[in-house]
Amino acid sequence: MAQLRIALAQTNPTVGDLTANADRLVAWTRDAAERGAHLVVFTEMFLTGYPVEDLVLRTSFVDASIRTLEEVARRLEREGLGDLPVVAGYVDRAGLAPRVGQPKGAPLDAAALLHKGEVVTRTAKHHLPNYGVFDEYRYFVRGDRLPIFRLHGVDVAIAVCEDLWQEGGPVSVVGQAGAGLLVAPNASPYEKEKEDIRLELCARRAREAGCALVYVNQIGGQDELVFDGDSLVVGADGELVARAAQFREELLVVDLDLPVADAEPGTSAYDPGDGSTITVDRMVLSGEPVAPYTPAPARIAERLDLHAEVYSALVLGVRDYVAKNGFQSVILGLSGGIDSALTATIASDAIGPSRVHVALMPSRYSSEHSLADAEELVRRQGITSQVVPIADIVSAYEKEVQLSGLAAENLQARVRGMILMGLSNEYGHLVLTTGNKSELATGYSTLYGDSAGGFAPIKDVPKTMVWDLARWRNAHSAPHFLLQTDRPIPENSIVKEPSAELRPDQRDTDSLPPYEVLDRLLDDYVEKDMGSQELIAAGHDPALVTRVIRLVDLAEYKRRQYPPGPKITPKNFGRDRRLPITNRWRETTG
Ligand SMILES: Nc1ncnc2c1ncn2[C@@H]1O[C@H](COP(=O)(O)OP(=O)(O)OC[C@H]2O[C@@H]([n+]3cccc(C(=O)O)c3)[C@H](O)[C@@H]2O)[C@@H](O)[C@H]1O
Ligand SMILES: Nc1ncnc2c1ncn2[C@@H]1O[C@H](COP(=O)(O)OP(=O)(O)OP(=O)(O)O)[C@@H](O)[C@H]1O
Ligand SMILES: NC(=O)CC[C@H](N)C(=O)O
Repeated sequence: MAQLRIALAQTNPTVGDLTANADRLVAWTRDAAERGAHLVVFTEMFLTGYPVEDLVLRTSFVDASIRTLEEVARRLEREGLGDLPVVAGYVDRAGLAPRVGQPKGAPLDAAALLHKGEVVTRTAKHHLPNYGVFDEYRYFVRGDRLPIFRLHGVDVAIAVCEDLWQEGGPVSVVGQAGAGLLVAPNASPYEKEKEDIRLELCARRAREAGCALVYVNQIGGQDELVFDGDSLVVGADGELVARAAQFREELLVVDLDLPVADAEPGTSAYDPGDGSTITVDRMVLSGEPVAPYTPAPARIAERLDLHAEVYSALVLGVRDYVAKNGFQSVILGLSGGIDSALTATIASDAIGPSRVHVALMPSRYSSEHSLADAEELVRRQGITSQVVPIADIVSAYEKEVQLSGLAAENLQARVRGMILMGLSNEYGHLVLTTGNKSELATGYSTLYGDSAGGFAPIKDVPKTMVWDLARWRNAHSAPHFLLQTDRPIPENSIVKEPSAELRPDQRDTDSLPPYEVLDRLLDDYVEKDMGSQELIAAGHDPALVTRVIRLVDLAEYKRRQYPPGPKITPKNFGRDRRLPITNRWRETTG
């Protein structure tokens, strides 16, 4: 057996900022060198960030990615780090045999090995995910190689993200080819409880390949996606050896005892049994095992529970959206209700309470307790508030344009939206939109009113979970939350009955079923895609099924105009669920 110390660079790239990502690669490689690592593994498409969407269709972007890779290899050498091999993801271009219909030189979701100032080998993802939030048939052609490089006597194979998730392809030939270690750069977005699936998957692949597996995932927010890290190492028996934190950057360094290899370098073709051919390229960086040393104890970071991980995802999603889009501050309307209270708290935890601004905008229908509850939250969190009564603005409008009923109710929400956008224009705050997933599903929000804004932190959180998260946050904190206040959310905002307060004594239950009932139905219809007969068979009230399906289907136009927000469920309103707006299909008639 031979020892190797591997550094897993679980870090946070920025999409499109190739220079900053390259700087980060060099800085983290330096850290890894200082910690005595023999190999550093970065994440999928680390140099470009992930996902880059249609940027890969730009020749200039792909050229820049390839150039940056070559430059960073030379820079590592210049800065005295060239002896430490680095595996990192980037975008490349196919030279040969692109898929039928794709022009020659189509983009590749690639990974390379850098050593001594050179790009030693390049490979690319074979299985292209094309479901859920992924669109990779649109962007990439598949790779068909499995590079294996000998490092201090150990044969190390490289495969990219989705190649672990599918049968066949490069990962399925690792066993036949006989590698001692498989390293996998990933960009795997968060959804609740996904890390259990990842560990199981990595354990299975390690056992199949008969070698240890290093799984490195990025962290950070990118528009509607949040990456949670959760990088891990499993042994050839599938047992967990080391695991990094969730939602935080970490250079995880792990010592492994791995089999010494003796296969000859060269190229050979393997049949993964899925109709493709995988070319295995073997090369030698160094044949000699390292001198024996005392391994450092492996770290296995503690797992977060469901509410801790969802809340952390929302905090990271907001923090990175604000930072990566160049905002210094945010603003939102604080009503005294639970949605805006939770949104304000997430914002305070993400960017610090001194950068969170709220407008309290009572109308003629606002209850006294609403204002009092909003003021209490402001006091507890130390955020900046401003009271802007809207009754006179609404009256002035109504003097010129007569509105009644729902139109008049919506006017209040629109006046508030206009005030928030005005304050955003004046002071440069990002407007946070406060709607939850149950409201988005049913269209229970006013277009250009409370749905106005730039980023919607809780849009993928069902209302029942909004309450759970508020209770959880009042009982827990974490070092990476920037708000250090006990019980930041007034209890009254959590326990009171929800109301839009657009007319006297209005209650959400006037228009919607109780949220416990609604959320169960929405979960089955939206996330599980059940048809109306299945929903009824599952025990949902038939009249309610008809009514709720109608609400959901009709609200597609509103969702399309809603701001983006962090995905936390297996199916968010966004990239996960793409329906036509103009659409006569009705589940109930099908
Ligand atoms: N297919 C389509 N494509 C594009 N636009 C379409 C459209 N169908 C209607 N529209 C437009 O949408 C308008 C109707 O939408 P909209 O103006 O939003 O109004 P609407 O959906 O009729 O009313 C808003 C609903 O949200 C509730 N609400 C409001 C505010 C806050 C809360 C809360 O508790 O959070 C709840 C309120 O009680 C009411 O039930 C139509 O007048 C039309 O202009
Ligand atoms: N009086 C108010 N002052 C400031 N903002 C308000 C006020 N009323 C409503 N808003 C804004 O409009 C959003 C929708 O409010 P509304 O009260 O209608 O619905 P909600 O879903 O019950 O939200 P919340 O639980 O935050 O009250 C609020 O989250 C808030 O951002
Ligand atoms: N970037 C990828 O290939 C990600 C796909 C993979 N199934 C995941 O979510 O982890």
